[in-house]
Amino acid sequence: MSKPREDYLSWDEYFMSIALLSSQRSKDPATQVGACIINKKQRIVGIGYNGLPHGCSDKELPWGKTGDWMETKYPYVCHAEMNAILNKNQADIDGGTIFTTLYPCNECAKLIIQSGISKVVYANKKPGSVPAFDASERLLKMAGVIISKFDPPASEKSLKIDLNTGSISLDSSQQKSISKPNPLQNISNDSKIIA
Ligand SMILES: Nc1nc(=O)n([C@H]2C[C@H](O)[C@@H](COP(=O)(O)O)O2)cc1CO
Ligand SMILES: [Zn+2]
Repeated sequence: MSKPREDYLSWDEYFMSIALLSSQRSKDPATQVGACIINKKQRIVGIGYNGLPHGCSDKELPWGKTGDWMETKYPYVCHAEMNAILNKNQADIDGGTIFTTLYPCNECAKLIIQSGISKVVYANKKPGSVPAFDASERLLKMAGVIISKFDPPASEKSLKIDLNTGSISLDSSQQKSISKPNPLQNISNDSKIIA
């Protein structure tokens, strides 16, 4: 016990884990997204997940994806990145980084740029060319925001939180299991992506 623990979370793993954990607050039945903003000093200054605006009932507004636009979730839901930016506890987040479990759309890209965030680390991206992501990339690149894909650990690493006992375990193995599906990596591109 004289040596420090070696099997711990790296900074990026830590912030992405917090984004992932936050996504579990989302009531969106199809896609749960989480975001975590850190400032230049690596301090967490904002967290968010996708959900309806304050005071808007989760039960009264629709969560569907197709049909009459007014009866889908798209006009109503606030994106995780937007919520993380609006929830920030520090006025100046210039030079900060946003960790997001899903690539930001063009509307969130505008908020990211205007808030002064200079780096985006994302875990997953919908496959193919999606206008909202293409426009987002165009804006972010033009504004000089660094876009970086989250670098997953070389070996399998998983966190298990037991809310019944209040315990947590960080399991690492030397080999990556290829049979285990990652739901976040199988996000389909079926839905129209509007802010
Ligand atoms: N970067 C993002 N942050 C988000 O919070 N979202 C949210 C908005 C919707 O609630 C959901 C995407 O809807 P869909 O993929 O199930 O149809 O994820 C979506 C994206 C992707 O643009
Ligand atoms: Zn967005």
